[in-house]
Amino acid sequence: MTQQLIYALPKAELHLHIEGTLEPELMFKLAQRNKIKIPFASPEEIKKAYDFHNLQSFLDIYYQGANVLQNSEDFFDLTWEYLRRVHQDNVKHVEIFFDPQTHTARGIPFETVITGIKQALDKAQREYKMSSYLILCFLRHLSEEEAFATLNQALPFKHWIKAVGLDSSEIGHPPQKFERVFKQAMQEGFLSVAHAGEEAPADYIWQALELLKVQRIDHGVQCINDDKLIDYLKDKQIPLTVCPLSNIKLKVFHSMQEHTLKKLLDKGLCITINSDDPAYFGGYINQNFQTAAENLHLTKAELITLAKNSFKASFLPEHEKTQHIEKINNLTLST
Ligand SMILES: Nc1ncnc2[nH]cnc12
Ligand SMILES: [Zn+2]
Repeated sequence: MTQQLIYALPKAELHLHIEGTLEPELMFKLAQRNKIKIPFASPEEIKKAYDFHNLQSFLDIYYQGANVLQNSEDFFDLTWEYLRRVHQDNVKHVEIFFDPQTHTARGIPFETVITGIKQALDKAQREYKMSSYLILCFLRHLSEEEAFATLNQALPFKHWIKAVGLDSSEIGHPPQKFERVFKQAMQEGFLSVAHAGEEAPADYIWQALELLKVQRIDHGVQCINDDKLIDYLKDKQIPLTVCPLSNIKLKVFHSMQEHTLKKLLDKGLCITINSDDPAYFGGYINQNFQTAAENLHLTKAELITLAKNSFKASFLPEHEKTQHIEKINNLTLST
């Protein structure tokens, strides 16, 4: 029943790292195609290595996996596999993160990365009528100078990129470190988001809001410890792009029953459900909805709110948001 409702709801995915959709089978295939050595003899062996105890232990494996991505065609295949997969989950709009520094640091040109991804996004628009935006993420463990260099590399492709974001190792790399880069990005016309309060305290969320002036917070679950922040997020309806399976795999919460997303929803925050790095965390968007629904006893009305929030929190123009939300309203009436 719940599964049918989750499938039936049109959804937007707003927190998705394209490099995190690299399934072991594709990693293995690309390693062979590009003659890249990986320390695994089969896709099954790759899967066995996915046992994480925190964000950093995941990132080490995630950056290593990305080494198999070499040509535009590889980025196309990666992106197309993801879009094909979430088309089956009834996803109508995606806002996808990509990490150019993971690739340019290995000598892969920015252009190679973005053209491969963009061709797949265009194909999904044509074949599935799925809309999309790209969000360029700066790696926060690298320097401000390197982030500025990446922003400059992005400028010739500005028309393909909606927003900038901030990801990678959070603790020790506060949003403040990128205040000037985000200011420059804003002047270039980009919107902005940032990972904040995934592992690090609520203060990082305040910094992302006040210094980086972000429109959304990625994760943000640590806000639960700061009542003033909760009131602020509620009053301003600043969305949190929450990723339930990711938070369990990376031990942000011990179990799904302890996840705070329902508490935040009850408090009136604009919460959305997303998959983060589905190839590594054991599920795409509908699986995230399903596991959260089962363990937190989410009602039908709450699942509908979460789907509507995904469009409300998106960067789509207002009239398109309204169209998607109307479709959900009509669907609700007929079920
Ligand atoms: N969950 C996450 N947090 C920070 N950086 C990431 N890069 C990919 N997934 C991430
Ligand atoms: Zn993320």
